[in-house]
Amino acid sequence: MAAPGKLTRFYEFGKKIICIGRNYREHAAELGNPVPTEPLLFSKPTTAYIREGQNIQIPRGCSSLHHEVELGVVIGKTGKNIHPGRAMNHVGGYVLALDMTARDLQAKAKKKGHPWLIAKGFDTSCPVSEFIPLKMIPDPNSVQLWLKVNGATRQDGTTADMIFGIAELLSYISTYFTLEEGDLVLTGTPSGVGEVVEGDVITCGLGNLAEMSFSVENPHKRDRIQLSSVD
Ligand SMILES: O=C([O-])CC(=O)C(=O)O
Ligand SMILES: [Mg+2]
Repeated sequence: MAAPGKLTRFYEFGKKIICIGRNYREHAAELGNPVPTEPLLFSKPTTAYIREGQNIQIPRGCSSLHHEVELGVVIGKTGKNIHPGRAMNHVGGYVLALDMTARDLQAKAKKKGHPWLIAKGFDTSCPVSEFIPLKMIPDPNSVQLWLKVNGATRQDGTTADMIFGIAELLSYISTYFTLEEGDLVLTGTPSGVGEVVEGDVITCGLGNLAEMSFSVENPHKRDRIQLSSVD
């Protein structure tokens, strides 16, 4: 097992993805959701990961795909029941991440009290940047997160506005799920989430430390044409 801080430039992704919802007051408010009193957790399958060069694919049945830019924390040391005071020792580095969300499918699931798995975990729903070593982000609780769609700013926030900080989140998560080396924790999105459509280009960044771009495509267009030709 790599000691925390020993992870280097290159990092092999592929471990589990735990996500935090509603960790910024303004984002909870913009979707009409209550501010949580304890962290709200959900997960994405590992097949959700994509890297630059691959496209975000609108999932079947989704007509409102939303962008959410987030700071991703990469676990560098396995732990269970991690004390908040020691939680930062388990951080191996960071990534810039997108928590792509089929907002209409999520709304339907919420109404029925069903899980968000499809809305949050479809293939390509977790674009990630290159690995960002620990030393590049001395204070992860105070970094700028920004996102543009076709060059126009949509999100511009700071991790200083997180309701639950990174140490508290890792401690909370690890009481239920062993955090393993290589796992990724998405820490929630600031306000400004919104829709993207086929052909849009999302560019986002972590201050000027990291930047990445992804195009949006609709692989189900042909299905729609075939369906409508049957009508
Ligand atoms: O708005 C949501 O779907 C919850 C979430 O993922 C976030 O707050 O980052
Ligand atoms: Mg999110």
